[in-house]
Formats: sequence, C-alpha cells, structure tokens
Amino acid sequence: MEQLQGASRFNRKAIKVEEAQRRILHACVSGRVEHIPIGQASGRRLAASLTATSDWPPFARSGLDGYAVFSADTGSASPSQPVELDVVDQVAAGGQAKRPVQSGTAVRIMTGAMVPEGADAIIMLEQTFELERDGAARVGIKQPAAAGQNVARAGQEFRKGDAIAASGELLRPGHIALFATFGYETVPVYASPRVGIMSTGTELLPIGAELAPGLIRDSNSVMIAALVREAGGEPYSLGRITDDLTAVREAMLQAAVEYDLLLTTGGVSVGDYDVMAAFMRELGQDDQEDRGNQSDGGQDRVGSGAGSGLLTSRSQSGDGSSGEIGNADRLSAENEARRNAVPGSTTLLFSKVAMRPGSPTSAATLLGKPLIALSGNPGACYVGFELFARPVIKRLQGVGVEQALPQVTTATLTADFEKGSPHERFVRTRLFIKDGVQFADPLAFNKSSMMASLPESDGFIRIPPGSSGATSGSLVEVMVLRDYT
Ligand SMILES: Nc1nc2c(c(=O)[nH]1)N[C@H]1C(S)=C(S)[C@@H](COP(=O)(O)OP(=O)(O)OC[C@H]3O[C@@H](n4cnc5c(N)ncnc54)[C@H](O)[C@@H]3O)O[C@H]1N2
Ligand code: MOO
Repeated sequence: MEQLQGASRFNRKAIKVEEAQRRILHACVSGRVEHIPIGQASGRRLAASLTATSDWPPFARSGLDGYAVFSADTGSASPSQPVELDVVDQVAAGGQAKRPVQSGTAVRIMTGAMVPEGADAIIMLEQTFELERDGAARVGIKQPAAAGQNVARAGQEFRKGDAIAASGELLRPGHIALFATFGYETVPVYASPRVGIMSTGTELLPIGAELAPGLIRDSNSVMIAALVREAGGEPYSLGRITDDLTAVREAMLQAAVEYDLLLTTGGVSVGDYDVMAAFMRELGQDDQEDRGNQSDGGQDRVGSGAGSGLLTSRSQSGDGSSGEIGNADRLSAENEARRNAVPGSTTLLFSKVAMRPGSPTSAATLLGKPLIALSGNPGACYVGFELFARPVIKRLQGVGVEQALPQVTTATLTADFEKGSPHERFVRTRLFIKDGVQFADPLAFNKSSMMASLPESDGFIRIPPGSSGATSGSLVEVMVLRDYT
C-alpha cells in the first residue's frame, strides 16, 4: 500500500490545550434554531432571551385559606379579646369578590384567590372562628395581622419585561413552568447539532464480527456516539473510511455539507497509513517543531497556503514542505486570519496538542464546519472528546465560549501519581466525597491505549506541564465529567 505521509509528518507544532480550545471554539458559530412545544424543551438550549409577558403574580393573591382584612382593624386582637368583623363576601381561587373590604369588614378567601380591593392582609382560618349576630355572618379574629401578611403582591417575582431565561441556557423543568406561566406555547431552541462520526483503521471489525488475528472491534465510534448524545448532539455513524486520500477527501467534503460537526477517530498520528493526518495536512500546515524561543500557540507559523490546500489539490504524498515560510509579518497576519476563521472557510486549526494522552488530536474547519480528528487510542479519544468536541457541541447550541469549556474543580489526591510530563497530562479518576471533602482516586489502566478505566471515570486529574506528578494528600485540579454524587 502506498505510504500516505512523507517527511512532513514530523513537522507538527504542538500548541497548548487552552489555545487549541480557543481556536476551535472561536471558529464555530451558534447553530440552527427550531421552534418546539415547551413540553419537549427540557434538556434543550434556548435560542433567544425570553421575557415576562406580564407582572407575576399578575394580581395580589392570597397565600392561605382565611379572611382578607384591613390589617389596622386587627391590631388589638387576641384569643381572649378577639376582634369581630362582618363577613361581606367570599371568594374562591379563580373568582373575584363582588364587594371590597372596608374597615370593620372581611371577605372569606381561599388560597390563590384574588385579594379584594381594600384588604391588605390575610388571616389564616386557624386564627379565626365563625359566628353569627342578628342573622349576619361574622368572623372572630384571634391574632393581629401585619400589613402585607400572607399576600403575594402583583409583580412580586417578575415585572412585565423582566428576563426569564437567556439565550444558550440549558432548559430545566423549572423553565418550562415559567414559559407556561407567561403564555409561551413554543420556544426557540438550538437544533441538536448533527454530528457525523467516522473511524479509520483497517484493523477495525464491526461489533457483531468474530475476532480474528490482528483485528479488533470498533469501540470508539459507538463510544463517541454515546458521548455526543450525552452532550445534546445527534450522532450519525458514517462508518469506516479507507486509507485512500481521494476517497477520504470526497467523504469529508460531503459530510461537511450534511453535518454540523465531524468527528473522526484514528489515523491521525505519524504512521505510514495515518490517512487523517495526511488529510489534515492538505488543509494547512504547521511549521517545524518548536524553534526554541517561540511560545506555544503564540507565534506558530503556517504554510502560505493555509486553508487553500484542499481546494487547490496539493500533492497528496509529497512532504508538504512546499508550503513556503515567508517573512514573519506576513505569516503573523495569516495566523490572525486563520484564528478568526470565517464561517464557510476551510482551515487547519491545529495538528498537535501539548498534552497526554491525545497529542496527535487535530482540528480544522471544512467548508465552515468544525472537524475534530480524535486519536484512535480509546483513552486519548475520550480525553480529546471532552476537551474539544463536547465544548464545540455546546457552542453549536448557543453556549458562550467561556461557559462551553469543561468545568474544573479541586480534589484531594488519594494516592501518589508519580508520572511527570513536560506536557499537560489528564489522568482518569474516580471522585468521591467523604466528610464534606472531595477526593480524587486515580484509576489503574490509565494509559492512552487502555479502556478498562473508562466506565469508572468521573473526571480527569489535570497534571500541569513540567511537573513531576502529584503526591497523595495534595490538592489537584479535576475536570468533572459527570455527576458522581
Ligand atoms: N512513531 C510514533 N508513533 C506514535 C506516536 C508518535 O508520536 N510517534 N504517537 C502515539 C500516540 S501519542 C498516539 S495517541 C497514537 C495515536 O494514533 P492514531 O490517533 O493515529 O490512532 P491509530 O494509530 O489509528 O490507532 C491507535 C490505536 O487505537 C486503536 N483504535 C483505532 N481506532 C479504534 C476504534 N475505532 N476503536 C477501538 N480502537 C481503535 C488502534 O487499533 C491502535 O491500537 O499513536 C502513537 N504512535
Ligand atoms: O498522545 Mo498519545 O494518546 O499519549 O498515546
């Protein structure tokens, strides 16, 4: 089989995780919007800011079953010397008193009913007794009422026009109650991003196939599909792509038209048949490895054809060094343009990240759609998804760049983690709380190629670059993956 990569396979410039996240999140725009009935909206992201269409409550409401009174009448009331008032009307929830409350009178009222004009307090039934004098209904009040007591005044919670939910907010059942209250039958939400998933690797078997020497079942595609669904996207398994660059190019371009995000797994490293690495190189090139004093992600250079390689069909198997490096100013302007990738454009965003696992993780925009080439190693694939793909799926649902990034907490390490690294390292961990303290218990089988620890992982411990690991009892940063409590 023809080798897909030349010498340029080693010329990939690693950028920091943070910079890689920034590039890909700034290259995506919020996605499509649809209107759906509010009964289906919980769990979706709102696509507009919505406001209260009336004051809430819309009228002064009784908080109790009791009597609506004029509070000043009740000042001297006590169990031994109750105050007596004429009961001039009664009102149930949904009704309206026909007579106002005036000094010396009361209206019997039920919870949720509109407080009659003139009344400024509600006395609960338990603090009253009924009596009759000269055939007229009266009420004895055994306790004084303060003005406003047990009355929910109009506009107490919302004034007409107040914000009730912001664009990008994850809708919960409580939001649905507010939407109903303010008469929103349908709401605009971001359409679930359609995520096309492709795997690479001639060693991959379908899940139902028998094992054979040298072959393994494709577990990444379905794992990614599950992660996509969890993140609010709609996964579409597009199958396995072959190691043929022309076929890959066609499949990718077609998928970019049809899907909002493309995720691939495998074939992204320096191997002879790593087809995704070869394809990404067509979209733009990074300069040789760090040249000493260049800061990671800051001044990296790109070939002069960044973003245009695909469309001009650059030589497939050449070493790519035809992307001339010109003067620094021009390159820096090109870098800037690349970072502010225009929607619709085709651009390499990064082809290596200074992290373990998942260093070969790469990303581009293809016809304006984000493409993330995740590593084939299952552990690295999972980490790459959480660091880059989940934030993109959130961003496509209207979440702001900062909010789309993974949540980080701190926890006390339960065991030494001795593996240092010049790069940022993400270590799968269990999280638990004991006596109010959060602990991180690093899991065994933590290597990039290993899967055993994936189901149990509640988070990733972040070991900072350049450190020699972390000791038991020390406080570490942890990227939280799920609710583990
Ligand atoms: N000479 C070098 N070799 C490697 C380097 C390097 O820098 N120099 N990088 C290593 C690192 S780090 C990683 S990570 C891997 C990444 O490789 P790829 O992302 O290109 O992935 P593959 O080579 O296709 O596969 C790696 C591994 O994962 C298995 N795999 C692939 N796809 C699936 C799938 N869908 N389901 C389950 N398992 C899958 C595959 O069989 C391989 O065992 O490269 C190192 N090499
Ligand atoms: O970057 Mo790789 O996932 O460390 O083995």
